[in-house]
Amino acid sequence: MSGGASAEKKFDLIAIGRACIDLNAVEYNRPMEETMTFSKYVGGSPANIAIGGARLGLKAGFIGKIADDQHGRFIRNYMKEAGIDTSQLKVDLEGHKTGLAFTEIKSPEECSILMYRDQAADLYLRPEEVDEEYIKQTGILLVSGTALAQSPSREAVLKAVQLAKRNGVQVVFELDYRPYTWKSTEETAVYYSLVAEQSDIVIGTRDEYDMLENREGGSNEETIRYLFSHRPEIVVIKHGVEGSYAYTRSGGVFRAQAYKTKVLKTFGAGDSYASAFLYAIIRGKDIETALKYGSASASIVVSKHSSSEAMPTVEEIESLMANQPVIHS
Ligand SMILES: Nc1ncnc2c1ncn2[C@@H]1O[C@H](COP(=O)(O)OP(=O)(O)OP(=O)(O)O)[C@@H](O)[C@H]1O
Ligand SMILES: O=C(O)C[C@@H](O)[C@H](O)C(=O)CO
Repeated sequence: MSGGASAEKKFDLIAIGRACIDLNAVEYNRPMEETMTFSKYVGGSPANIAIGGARLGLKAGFIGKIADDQHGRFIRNYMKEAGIDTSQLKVDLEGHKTGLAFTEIKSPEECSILMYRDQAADLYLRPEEVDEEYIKQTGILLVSGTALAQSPSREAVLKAVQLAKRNGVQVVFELDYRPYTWKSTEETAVYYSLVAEQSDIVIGTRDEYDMLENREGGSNEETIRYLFSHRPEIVVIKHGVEGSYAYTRSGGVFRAQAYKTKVLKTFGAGDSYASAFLYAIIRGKDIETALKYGSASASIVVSKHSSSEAMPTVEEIESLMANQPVIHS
C-alpha cells in the first residue's frame, strides 16, 4: 500500500457514509442541561475524515445522502468549499432528516455526544446510488462502520466495497462504532467482521476491535492473528491518550505516542488521526511516520472546539511533530 497507487487517479480518497451536523457546546466545562448556545459545524466521522484529507491537500470525494433542507445544503456547501467532490452526495427525497450531534464538554476528560439520528438521511443511501465509474476513480475507498448499521445504507456500502475490490481500489475500514445506531452487538460483530476481512487497512480503537470480535478484553495479538488470516495488510489499533499501534502482515509492529497538548475536548481525535495517517500513507511515508502524523493531527484537533473546522494543515502537523513532546505512558 503506497502513495503511488492513486497518483494517476482523479481522487486519492473517496469516503462513504454520513455527513451530518455537529452542534458543539459554546459554553463548555458544564453539563448540556446548562448549555444555552451551540456552534454549528459539518460532522459525521467519514465527512470529517474527507475534510481532514482535503485540508492536507488530498483529492477527496464523498458518497452519501443528505436531507433536502437547509442542513443538507449547508453540508454540501461546506464540503464543496473544503475542496471535496460532492457529485455523489445524493439528496433524500423521502423526508428523512439530517443527523444531529450535540456535544457536551463537561471537562476535557468528560465529553459526550447526544445524537439525534432517528430516520437520518445518510442511512437511506441505496445500493443503486453507488456508481462503479465513480469508485474506479479513487486510490482508496474509506468505509465508515456506522454506515453498516442499517439497510439500505448497509447494502450500499457492501456494494461499494465489492466494486472497490473489483477495480483494484484499496479499502480502508474505519470502525467508527456508535452504539445508538445499532440494534445489537451481535449484529455489529457480523457486519464489522464481514467488511474488516475484505479491507486492506483497518483502523479502530481497542474497544472497537472488541466489538468486531464480539468479546471483551481482547488483545492486539489475537486481533492481528485473526485479521491477517484474511485480506488486511495494515491494522491500526488506537489506545486513546496512551497512543496507537500499527501492525503489518509482514510482521512489523510500530507504535506512536500521543503528543502533549492542552485538551479542550476529546471527540474528533479519531477522525483527524485517520485523515492524517492516510495522507502520510498516500504520500508514500513509512508506517511509523504515518502514525506520528495521525497522533499530531489528533492532538491539534482535541485542543480546538470543532472536529471538521479544526482539521490541521500539513505545516501545522509537521511543526507540531518537530516541536511538541510526546506523552510517555
Ligand atoms: N488527550 C489526548 N491528548 C493528545 N492526543 C490524544 C488524546 N486523546 C487521543 N489522542 C490522540 O488521538 C488518537 C486517537 O484517539 P482515540 O484512541 O481516543 O480514538 P477515537 O476513540 O477514535 O477518537 P474519538 O474520540 O474521536 O472517537 C490517539 O491515538 C492519540 O494519538
Ligand atoms: O461522528 C459523528 O457523527 C459525530 C462527529 O462529527 C463528532 O465530531 C465526533 O464525534 C468526531 O469524532
